[in-house]
Amino acid sequence: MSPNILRIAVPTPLARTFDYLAPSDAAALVPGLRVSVDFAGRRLTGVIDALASDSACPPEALKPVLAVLDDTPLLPPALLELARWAARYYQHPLGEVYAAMLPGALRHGRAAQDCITPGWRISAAGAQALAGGQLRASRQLTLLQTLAQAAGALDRATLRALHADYSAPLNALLKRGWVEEVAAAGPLRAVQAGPETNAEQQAAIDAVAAADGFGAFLLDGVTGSGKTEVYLRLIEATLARGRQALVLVPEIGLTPQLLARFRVRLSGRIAVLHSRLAAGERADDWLAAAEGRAEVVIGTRSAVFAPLARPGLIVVDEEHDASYKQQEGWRYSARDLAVVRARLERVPVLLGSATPSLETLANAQRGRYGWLKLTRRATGARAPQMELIDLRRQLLDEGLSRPLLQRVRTHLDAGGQVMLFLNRRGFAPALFCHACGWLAECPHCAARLTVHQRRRQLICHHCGHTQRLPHACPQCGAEELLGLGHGTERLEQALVRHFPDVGIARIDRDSTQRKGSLERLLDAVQCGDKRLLLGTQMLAKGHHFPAVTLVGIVDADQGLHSVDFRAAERLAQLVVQVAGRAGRAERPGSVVIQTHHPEHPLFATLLHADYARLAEALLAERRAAQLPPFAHQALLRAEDADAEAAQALLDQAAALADALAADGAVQCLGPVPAPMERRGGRWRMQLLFEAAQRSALHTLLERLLPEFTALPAARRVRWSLDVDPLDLY
Ligand SMILES: Nc1ncnc2c1ncn2[C@@H]1O[C@H](COP(=O)(O)OP(=O)(O)OP(=O)(O)O)[C@@H](O)[C@H]1O
Ligand SMILES: [Zn+2]
Repeated sequence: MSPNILRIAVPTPLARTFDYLAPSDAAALVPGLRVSVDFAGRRLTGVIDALASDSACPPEALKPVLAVLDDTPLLPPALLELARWAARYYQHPLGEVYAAMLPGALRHGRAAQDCITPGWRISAAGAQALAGGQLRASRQLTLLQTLAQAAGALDRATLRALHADYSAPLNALLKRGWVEEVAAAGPLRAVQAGPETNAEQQAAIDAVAAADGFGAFLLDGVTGSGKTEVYLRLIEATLARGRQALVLVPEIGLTPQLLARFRVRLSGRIAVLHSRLAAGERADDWLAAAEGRAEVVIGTRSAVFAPLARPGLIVVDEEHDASYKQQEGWRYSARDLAVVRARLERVPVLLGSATPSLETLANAQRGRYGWLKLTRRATGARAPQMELIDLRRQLLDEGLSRPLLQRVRTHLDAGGQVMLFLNRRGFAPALFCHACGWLAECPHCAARLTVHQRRRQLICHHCGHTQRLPHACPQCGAEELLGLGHGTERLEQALVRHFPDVGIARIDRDSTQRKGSLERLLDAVQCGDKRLLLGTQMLAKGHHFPAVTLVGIVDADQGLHSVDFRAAERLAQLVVQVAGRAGRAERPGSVVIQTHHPEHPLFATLLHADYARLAEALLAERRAAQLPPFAHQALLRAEDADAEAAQALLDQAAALADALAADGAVQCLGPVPAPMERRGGRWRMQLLFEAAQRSALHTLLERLLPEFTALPAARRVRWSLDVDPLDLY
């Protein structure tokens, strides 16, 4: 009998596929095709997971699929396999995994062809106009010149990377008939050669190039050691073999600077996948990758699912970055899935960082990953000098000590640029009353509200609650409200007072919300208009500011005394990454760290040795405490407006787990209130599973989840499972 039953993965919370009848007129049906189905009265887009000739349902109960949406599968076999692997590993419904892999437009059933957008090239009339000097210096002129230099037509993503504001001038040029639209886009013609590689770089390149099929490598290279150059060489070699390369970068690492660097070096079409792109644009680049029209795919977290017609190499830059972990819905790690995918696709994967995660270091130490080291800065610049400033008994101005201000002055006077770094936005400033001690707290969360001077508002960064900044204390009426701690805005005001004639660029989530604002700020820094930079995590990595000679970490203490066992690792990564921004060119750099705890061993190691030594010490601590990467965790969270309901659900989960894992191979800790106990009006509880052996943990989860999901309470209370949680919040 021919297989006329389709097992369809539908995006629902139910962790199983559903059987439908194949349409009689359908041509070749294969797994990976999208179909439209009627699911409990709703029209949903699902993916064919398998074909079968029998079903547990009686034939008359089966519904036919409403439509088959693709001629060829959007997801190639390797990605289907990855999806099935991931659904098991993360215990997440396969239908939702498939849905997460597809870009928005395709997830909702749009026809693939509708998403292909054309390219643009200069017309004969345009070439004449250019030669005849008919255009004065303008954005139209520069755009036309770019198109004149291109080998073929350029697509939207390329235009965007070269000219942030391309769309108005492009429309004007189209109207004048100087530019024409064509079906397919081609690559840039002018490709620059890179610097000659040094011995360490070459050794790393050779090692990866020698991988026959799958191979995982850690590129452990100090900041400025030329890791990007290694990626570029390996990508060039991949393209030369007619293969495609996939490059993952952190959320904030996908800068115009980075794209421009790739575009001038690589001759292929570069597809850019980023969650901030419009759905249509994203689908276009996604399809270009799937059909092999794009040779290189660069993207953030979800780009790990970009289909590749001819995969050849996967690169994960800044592999330690927290943004690779999806923090809601399906909580996957793109870094970990990149390695799994590379194995399925039989291609090498390269994880690069100056501050590798302890997980990856442990894999390198165990010999699972090849360990490639770049120990020197490629430009020959010296490693920066580090210095601690003891904040105890210091007079502070918005958190700035006098010694730090003096050093800022010295470096500015010497013509350098200075970068000041705040550990975390939202940490401060809180508002409190000097008279009675009242503290502004969120009415919905166990969290302090944050003062936003410019908007004159108090904001909760956990639930988004917003209220006007009060003039007087609501408790005692005194008008002595003070900011506690320091946010980037307060710091900026203090800096304006101290350095009135120096241009200041504040880079944080607020100042870069509008499209193009980050680019403008970075430009102003690059060209020297702004010489004092002030920012949060956004400044910490990826950027290359040659003129920065001093980096100050204003408040390092937050990482020292946290309940989170990863806080020390994060602080160390931050300090090293931030320090890596200093003195990248001819001038030597200095780093000063302000702290109330200069005696803390973490600083001693950082100051006198390096990240490698510190990571070694941290790994030893983790081993002694039996914490990841020497143990494996999964966190079951529940939240509800009714605290009892959340607790009761997790109590039931704990009872089930105890019955299933009676051999003690998995520890079940809790339920306990989450560190942030209340958020958005809901009480949050959590249950932690911990095991020395990953297999024991996964065996338990595989048995537990079906039973847990079937609990009536699990339908009423909001819950989620986080396998390999990054933070226990
Ligand atoms: N072999 C080389 N010879 C000379 N200069 C080089 C070489 N390799 C890289 N560079 C230059 O060194 C600088 C730093 O290189 P790159 O940005 O690749 O380092 P990185 O390790 O990726 O840095 P980070 O991790 O700090 O962002 C760049 O200006 C790059 O052009
Ligand atoms: Zn809140």
